[in-house]
Amino acid sequence: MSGVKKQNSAAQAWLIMYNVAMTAGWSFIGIGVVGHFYKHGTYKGLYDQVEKQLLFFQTSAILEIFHAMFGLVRSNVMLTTLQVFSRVGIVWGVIQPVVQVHDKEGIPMVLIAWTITEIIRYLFYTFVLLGVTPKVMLWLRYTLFIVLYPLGVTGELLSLYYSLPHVQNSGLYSLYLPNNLNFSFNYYYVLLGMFPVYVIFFPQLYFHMFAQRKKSLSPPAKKQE
Ligand SMILES: CCCCCCCCCCCCC[C@@H](O)CC(=O)SCCNC(=O)CCNC(=O)[C@H](O)C(C)(C)COP(=O)(O)OP(=O)(O)OC[C@H]1O[C@@H](n2cnc3c(N)ncnc32)[C@H](O)[C@@H]1OP(=O)(O)O
Repeated sequence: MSGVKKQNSAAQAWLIMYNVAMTAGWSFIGIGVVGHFYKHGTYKGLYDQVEKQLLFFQTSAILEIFHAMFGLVRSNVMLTTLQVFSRVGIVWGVIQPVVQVHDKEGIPMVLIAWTITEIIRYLFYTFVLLGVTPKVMLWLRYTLFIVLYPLGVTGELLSLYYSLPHVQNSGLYSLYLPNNLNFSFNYYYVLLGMFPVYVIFFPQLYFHMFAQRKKSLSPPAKKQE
């Protein structure tokens, strides 16, 4: 049975609509990525090609925190929040405002990792809700993360790393003394602080997915005769 907690038909209909829209959105991004490589043979210019769609569909994933919080699905609230905010933070707090990151190698890494993951994940949820779960989808959902998670994290950290000198030089989102509020804030140090945060929390998400994999792909135990 699906992870939708109570079989409330309005919740079920909403989740089907959400998953179908997200599958379509990420497929649109995927087509943009493949089309860009096919046409230009380089990742330069790739971000600008998919920026609007990426901002929209990645931000929409915030709804998943509410799905988990209000019991529409059985996802872990803390892990879902970490997962969603790491990406929303990278997209809105690093990649979008720091144009110098757009043509760096972190971009194709995150786009490939996120796009493949999300097309499969949302398609998988849709199938589960419709009561049909092709074995191949189950296997892909709980196997591809083994390589896509490290690829995505590497791309996210590379993007963070490349943004640092530009954030420091431009004073992006920072407030320096003296000022009327007598308060200072340095965004550069917030971004620096994200590296240890990733080191602490990424293993939790990664090993959680291995536990989910074991639960979902292990054959059911044979009944004792
Ligand atoms: C400002 C604060 C900033 C904090 C920053 C902190 C940074 C920390 C470091 C984080 C590193 C993240 C790196 C990452 O961004 C890189 C990548 O993602 S690369 C790509 C690879 N990624 C993945 O494969 C992960 C994909 N994500 C997930 O799978 C989930 O988000 C995750 C939270 C990891 C898993 O959560 P959980 O196991 O709890 O949930 P499930 O999805 O398995 O679902 C549980 C049950 O609920 C059902 N469900 C869930 N959602 C839906 C839905 N939309 N529709 C229908 N049903 C749904 C699901 O089927 C399960 O059902 P059941 O229990 O019956 O199996």
